[in-house]
Amino acid sequence: MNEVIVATKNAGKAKEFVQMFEPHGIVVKTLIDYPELPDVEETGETFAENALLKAESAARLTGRPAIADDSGLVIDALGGRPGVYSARYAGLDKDDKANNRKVLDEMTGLPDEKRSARFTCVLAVAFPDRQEPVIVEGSCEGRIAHEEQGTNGFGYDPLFIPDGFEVTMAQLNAGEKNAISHRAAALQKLRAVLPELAGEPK
Ligand SMILES: O=P(O)(O)OP(=O)(O)OP(=O)(O)OC[C@H]1O[C@@H](n2cnc3c(O)ncnc32)[C@H](O)[C@@H]1O
Ligand SMILES: [Mg+2]
Repeated sequence: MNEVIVATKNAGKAKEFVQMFEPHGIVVKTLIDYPELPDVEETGETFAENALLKAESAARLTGRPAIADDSGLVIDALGGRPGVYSARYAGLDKDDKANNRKVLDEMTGLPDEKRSARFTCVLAVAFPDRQEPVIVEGSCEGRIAHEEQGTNGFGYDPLFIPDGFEVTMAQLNAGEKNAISHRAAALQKLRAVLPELAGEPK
């Protein structure tokens, strides 16, 4: 069985990795399957630093290659915020509702042309031996809606209108999101190392 470890505890991300790997016959294990592994403090100042911290910790503790995802929403009018702090923007870690409300409050009154934003995803692959880690990045351009719309996806999806669409990411179905998302774009760049990653579990 081909299997990869994705070092995330975010159920929304986990679901998308399963959807993207499944057609290739690759089974995804996440940290939700390894509840005994300790939390990694995301002390980095960039997506890449945090992705690497998470991937290296998982590879070390499982003894297997691991992928980690550090991602977020970068809003031009807010000087790039919430950025690396996307998960904890409103203070309480992982409160999607509060995060979305804070973004909308901060952007009150801004017209569409001043609401440009992008989702960014950095994927890091770390290996348990001395092999150098691999880091790739994908992004998805769009703009911030004036109110939350849609219930699919997770996080900031109800606020994000991808370029070329008039609906939010949360109004797209899984297949539509995975065709254009920052996560899919980054994963596409990892194709070269996938055979190494999805080896037989030892
Ligand atoms: O660190 P892990 O365990 O992977 O889970 P996390 O939720 O803490 O993940 P991050 O540290 O990478 O924080 C990213 C945040 O950015 C947001 N985000 C990332 N990708 C997103 C997407 O596809 N759609 C909507 N919001 C997204 C969402 O709020 C996430 O909590
Ligand atoms: Mg996190």
